[in-house]
Amino acid sequence: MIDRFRLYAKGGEGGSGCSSFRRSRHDRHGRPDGGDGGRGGDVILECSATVWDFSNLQHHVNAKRGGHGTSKNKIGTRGADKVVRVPVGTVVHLVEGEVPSQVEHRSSAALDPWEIPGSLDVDLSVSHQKPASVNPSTVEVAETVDIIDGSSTCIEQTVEESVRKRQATQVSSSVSLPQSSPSNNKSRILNEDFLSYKGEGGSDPEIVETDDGMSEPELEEQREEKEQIQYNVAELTEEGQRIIVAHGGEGGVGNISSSKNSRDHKLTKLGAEVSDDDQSSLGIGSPGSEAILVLELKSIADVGLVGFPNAGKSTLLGAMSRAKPTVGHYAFTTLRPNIGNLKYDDLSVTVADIPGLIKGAHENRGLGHAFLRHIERTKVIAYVVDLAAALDGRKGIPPWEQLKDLILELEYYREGLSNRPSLVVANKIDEAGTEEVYEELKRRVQGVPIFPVCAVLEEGIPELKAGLRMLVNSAESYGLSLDRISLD
Ligand SMILES: Nc1nc2c(ncn2[C@@H]2O[C@H](COP(=O)(O)OP(=O)(O)OP(=O)(O)O)[C@@H](O)[C@H]2O)c(=O)[nH]1
Repeated sequence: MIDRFRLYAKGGEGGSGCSSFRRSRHDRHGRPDGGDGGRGGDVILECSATVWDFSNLQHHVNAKRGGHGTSKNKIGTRGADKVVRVPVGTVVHLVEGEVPSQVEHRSSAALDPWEIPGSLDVDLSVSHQKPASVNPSTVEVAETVDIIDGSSTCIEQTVEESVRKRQATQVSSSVSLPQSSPSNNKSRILNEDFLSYKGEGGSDPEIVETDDGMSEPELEEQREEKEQIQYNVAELTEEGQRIIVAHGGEGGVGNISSSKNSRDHKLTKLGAEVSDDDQSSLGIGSPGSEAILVLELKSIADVGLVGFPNAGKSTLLGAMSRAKPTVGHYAFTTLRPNIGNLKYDDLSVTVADIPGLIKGAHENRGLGHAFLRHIERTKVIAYVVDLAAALDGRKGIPPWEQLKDLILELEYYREGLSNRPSLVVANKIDEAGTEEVYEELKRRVQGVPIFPVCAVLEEGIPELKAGLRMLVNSAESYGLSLDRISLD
């Protein structure tokens, strides 16, 4: 599971404007008829419930450049947007570039063709309308789409026709399939020099193997410590939500538009050539914006089930909700968080069963940080302990020590992480000898409610659900702290 990802995004360059003259028998000098270049595509992040993590993303994403303007007043096509689908709960941190902006959702009926980027109004200072949503059923993990509100659009129309008729634009579809990135588990770093990558048409840059034995996530973290990152600039929490992370450049101005300027108009009317300088400044499309982002995935759940592997968290989630998580008698059966819904008469509470924590997780052991990040976004912590872990010569540790270690891991990772409403679930009460362990647990751990349950037989579940509801509603607040746990 990849839950942290570095993304380099580059908007498409604007197409060049055209310089051309239409001559006739009656007009030897000719009239300017070169169309404007099309606007470059945007790089868009789209929130999708069908995407689980960042493993299908490419590190470098380029939107397409706009088409060049041509003679007979034809405007260049708008560059295709690059839509990158990310999971629900993606948080965006900005390393370099502009803060992302929201894509406006508008129906095609409400869309005025005159507002289409790169169309007739060549006022470059005006910010153009953003495209609305694509039909999600037609796209995969990443795609290129020419979009105008749900359909793909290439606009190629003559200026004069448009002025006369003001009719709908000619639309043509082009949705291309995603390119999945190859997975590479080797220790490696991606070439940091984004500049050297510019203009290489979206192919991944040179991959440099490291010989210092560090894993890629470790290198990422080390690099991020040196950078000045703007944290949490955007959050994608709802299916279909879209943000633009890199904007396409504006198309260059063709000489039909530039001739509207009185100075140029006079010059062109007289048949004089526009100077080379003017031509280049008017004709060339502007480059798209660039951004370097760190995407981070955090679960969004009311309650997080926190416990060592095999404590019975997945079984418990299945007993409380309709979720069907994988259950196994070996550690790390759960490799990604399962989310379950607890239904009450007037309320619904989401519960995340988060991959098993082990000692040393704060140093990234086991599932380490991947696990700890998910905890950050839960309101309530339910510590799940195995009452039978140390019984009958088993190698586990007693539940009060499990609790101490769990709190320490959370606190080592981020101070204050365990400071939130909590309760303890004492699981496996059905096993012989656990009654005594439960009594001792109550004696040793103070200040939090403890619920004895048997997850496999679904015993004690209604009481636990009532307890969770109380905490989520903030009617009562209990917290588990080290000083309330008595150890030998
Ligand atoms: N006797 C008994 N066994 C249980 C109970 N709850 C779970 N188990 C067993 O404990 C083992 C681990 O259960 P899981 O639900 O996969 O544990 P987990 O905490 O989700 O484990 P990870 O996925 O590794 O984090 C399985 O063999 C379950 O059948 C219980 O109430 N009583």
